Amino acid sequence: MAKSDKPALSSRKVKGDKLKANKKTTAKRIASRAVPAERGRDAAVLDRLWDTIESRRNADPSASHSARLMSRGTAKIAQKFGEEAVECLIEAVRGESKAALVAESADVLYHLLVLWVDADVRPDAVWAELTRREGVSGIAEKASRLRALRVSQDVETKKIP
Ligand SMILES: N=c1c2ncn([C@@H]3O[C@H](COP(=O)(O)OP(=O)(O)OP(=O)(O)O)[C@@H](O)[C@H]3O)c2ncn1[C@@H]1O[C@H](COP(=O)(O)O)[C@@H](O)[C@H]1O
Repeated sequence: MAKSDKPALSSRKVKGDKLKANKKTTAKRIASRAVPAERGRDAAVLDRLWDTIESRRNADPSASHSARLMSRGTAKIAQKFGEEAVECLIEAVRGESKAALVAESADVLYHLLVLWVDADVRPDAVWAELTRREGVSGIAEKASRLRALRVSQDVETKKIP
């Protein structure tokens, strides 16, 4: 850079200060988005539970409930998940006991994880999908799907002779 092209010292200092300020703001933004330690621990329970269930794939069905479920096949696993989901929704509609709803919710999650292990779905894939959806309103997402459907139907209509 020719001497004359160099920004004046004061201008470079301002730019440097701005950069520092931006870095600070970015760091603050990232820190504010970071998962609090408490929440991180709770979410990690699901990762650990998936690993445990996965480790039971070929275990003795008389010693492991997960092994027993998986030995009975995908249809049975799906059926158990459905039953637990219904029990959970019954507790929610009844609305009498938060503790009962919490217990039923844990049953649903356990059975959902058995279903994932059986289907070779890793929790990371689901977490990534949830992360991808973060900040996208369900209303806006549905509206964009409907718009896309209408466009594709128009295209098909034009193709009809
Ligand atoms: N979170 C759970 C969990 N939640 C529910 N359950 C079991 O799920 C079963 C549901 O009972 P049901 O009578 O509805 O089902 P069922 O016995 O299959 O009855 P049928 O429909 O076959 O007649 C109970 O036996 C519960 O104990 C669980 N079993 C295991 N886990 C976790 O999985 C880990 C591994 O468990 P094992 O695979 O048993 O070693 C454990 O350390 C836990 O962390």
